[in-house]
Amino acid sequence: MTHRIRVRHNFETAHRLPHLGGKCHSLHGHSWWAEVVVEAEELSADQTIVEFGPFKKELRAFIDAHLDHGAMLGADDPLAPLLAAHGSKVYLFGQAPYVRDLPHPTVEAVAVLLARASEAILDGRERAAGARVGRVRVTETHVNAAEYVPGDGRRDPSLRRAAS
Ligand SMILES: Nc1nc2c(c(=O)[nH]1)N=C([C@H](O)[C@H](O)COP(=O)(O)OP(=O)(O)OP(=O)(O)O)CN2
Repeated sequence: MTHRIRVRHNFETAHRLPHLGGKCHSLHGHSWWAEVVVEAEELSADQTIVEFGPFKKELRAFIDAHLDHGAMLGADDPLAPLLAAHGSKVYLFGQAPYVRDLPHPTVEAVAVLLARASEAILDGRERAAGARVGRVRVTETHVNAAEYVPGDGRRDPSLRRAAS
């Protein structure tokens, strides 16, 4: 049997995808939604997978600190230093800790980012044995979304506690 909990958060963030061409080349914003599912085969002694409050607080803190009202760009994007020099928050895909291997801020890559950040948050909390991120869904528009189901690579120690 598998138990699951689900938490959501939203963020207002720009991105652009010059490598795809077309209109995604232009810097544009979305009202993103992230939904993180945490699952475990057995509940902990307090009958939870992980307590909602502290888990959500840390997830929201990560999203608000790094993504909300900022821009997600590729590390080689010439707009990145310009925006940063003018006080914009910039999260660099291809460079920031959870996304060094993901050079472009597609909705799929954002789902991986939030799965890895959630996994690190989970690692630092009281939780049921074997509790893990089961799925992350990221919505960038009413009609575009990506889902990521982490595989065995999720426990890569180099990705742990990179949130702070
Ligand atoms: N697989 C992916 N494809 C695209 C992504 C992505 O992240 N992953 N991103 C984009 C653009 O960022 C764009 O914001 C969305 O493009 P698109 O759906 O083509 O544009 P609209 O939202 O305007 O589409 P509607 O016609 O209004 O549905 C492109 N592709």
